Amino acid sequence: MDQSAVITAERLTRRFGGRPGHDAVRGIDLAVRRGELFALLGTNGAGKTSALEVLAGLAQPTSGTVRVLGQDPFRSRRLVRSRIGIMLQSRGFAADLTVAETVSTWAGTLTSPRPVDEVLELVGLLTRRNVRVRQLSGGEQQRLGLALAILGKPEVLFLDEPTAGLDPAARKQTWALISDLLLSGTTVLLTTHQLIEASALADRLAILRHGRIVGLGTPEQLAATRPARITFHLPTAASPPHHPTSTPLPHLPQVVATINDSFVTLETPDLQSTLTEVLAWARDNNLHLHDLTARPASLEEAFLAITGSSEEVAA
Ligand SMILES: Nc1ncnc2c1ncn2[C@@H]1O[C@H](COP(=O)(O)OP(=O)(O)OP(=O)(O)O)[C@@H](O)[C@H]1O
Repeated sequence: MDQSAVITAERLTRRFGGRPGHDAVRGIDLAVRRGELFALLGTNGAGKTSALEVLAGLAQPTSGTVRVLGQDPFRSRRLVRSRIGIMLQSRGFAADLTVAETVSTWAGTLTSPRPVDEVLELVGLLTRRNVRVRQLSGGEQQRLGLALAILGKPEVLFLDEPTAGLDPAARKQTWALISDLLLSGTTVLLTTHQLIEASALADRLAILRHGRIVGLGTPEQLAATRPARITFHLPTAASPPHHPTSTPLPHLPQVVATINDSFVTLETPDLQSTLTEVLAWARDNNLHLHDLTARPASLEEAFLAITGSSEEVAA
């Protein structure tokens, strides 16, 4: 087990009871380092929430080991509770309390909470402090859940879909708050099915599919598992290889070339060297390549290829 990691899981499984039963988490290994944001990314039903609940110590694993800050977060909950914050999708607030009452009630259970109005300001709910919880919108309840999670200034924060249901401005505000918490040294494990969120926030991420990790790395490392792409319009003086007339495309090893009318797409594992070859070919043949583009693969392309699925993906 990685001793420097703040959250670790080894061969973690979670099986829901009943017959025939369901294996929601099927043997996860991961190690989240201090101060990083680690995202569990996956489509609906991939096992993200089931895994997060076990990692945060809210549920017991069926088998395998979890450690948070060196402790078993389920059996030794007392030892880690004051050092972690948890935001779940299902909230269960008392509907008749106001926003401020909800926060101060929760603050009463913590050793050194932030001041109520400070935390409400951080999540953008200060102007709603005297509104009853039942009158809050879904997005506002979501932000109240985040307020409670960060109230005790936790070292480790577990966030289950923290921006689900938020409008774009509230989502940006939440991202900025999470980035500030990271800067102050907080370790964050969050679940998301939004690729844009994973790209924007995650230092590293695990792609989950059917309860297993099928991809692990930085967003850039995962994107780099797919070929980069160069596109351009073939100049009239140029032609596909073996064409009897004019200037053939250069021979490019490991490159998959597709030509549609005059539009060329080159898929390459090495963007820089292929682009260098293409530009040298154009220069040597005095060709002007129209609409030339060159870009690495995106996280979305990698995600779709790795999971083999386009269902429920928000780009
Ligand atoms: N209490 C439960 N009893 C039985 N099966 C469950 C239970 N909770 C979750 N599951 C099943 O476990 C699988 C994983 O669910 P989970 O909620 O962890 O997925 P998720 O990746 O978080 O999905 P979403 O993005 O929709 O929240 C699903 O097939 C789900 O139906």
